[in-house]
Amino acid sequence: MIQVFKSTAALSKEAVEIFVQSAQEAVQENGRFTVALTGGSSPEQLYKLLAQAPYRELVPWDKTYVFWGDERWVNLTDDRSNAKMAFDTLLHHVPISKSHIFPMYGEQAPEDFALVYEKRLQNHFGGAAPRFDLVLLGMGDDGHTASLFPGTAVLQEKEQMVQAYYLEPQSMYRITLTAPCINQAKKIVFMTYGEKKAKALREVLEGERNPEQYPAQLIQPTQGETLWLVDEAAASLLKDKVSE
Ligand SMILES: O=C1O[C@H](COP(=O)(O)O)[C@@H](O)[C@H](O)[C@H]1O
Repeated sequence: MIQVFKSTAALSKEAVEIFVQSAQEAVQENGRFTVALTGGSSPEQLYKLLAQAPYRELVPWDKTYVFWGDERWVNLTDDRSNAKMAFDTLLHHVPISKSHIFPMYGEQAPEDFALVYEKRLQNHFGGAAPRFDLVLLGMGDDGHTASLFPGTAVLQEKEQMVQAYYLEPQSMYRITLTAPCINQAKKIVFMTYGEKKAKALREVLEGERNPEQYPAQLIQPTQGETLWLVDEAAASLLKDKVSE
């Protein structure tokens, strides 16, 4: 489903309400809430809202477990780190235990850490397939999501849940949940805004199937639901949309 908002503030408010509702429902059903956060600029407002009243008090933080959908392989103090942004805007401001937070970065080589992170997911989900209650995602102007970039081998991955690889055009390692991992989530929410995303959004949602070029097309949950929260600028080239 695609929902179109007049402003990023309205879009972020909807995202925060979905976050709170998912957390409360998951805790009611299973006693805990497991979320994968996204990086980039799109979730910043959402994280800031979540860190404030009234939302801060509505999330059962003591039963919340935070993973990431992807990461730039940089130190956690580096401004390019997706985890740093989430700590600065949200996680340092809410009563969540450090033992519930799993940043995608470690001392090992990135490929070795990907195996460690996969193991961490296995442990968390009791050996079963990782089924996040909520996965938050953004989409780049080029149609990438998480660190699933156009033309990369990770797009073909069918077995591994986590992969690290060197992204030549950015001269850095990336680590990411793979599409098969993300697609097992109960709920997937994309946040996408700005005119620069309009073409990719149209191709991803209404274009021919071409995930090599528009990797966000790979996100099709097996049992869960996908929601696209977009603003009018990003939605300007879409034919089918529901305006809020
Ligand atoms: O590289 C990344 O970019 C995407 C999109 O970022 P945005 O700034 O356009 O919102 C993001 O979803 C991903 O987590 C990040 O690593």
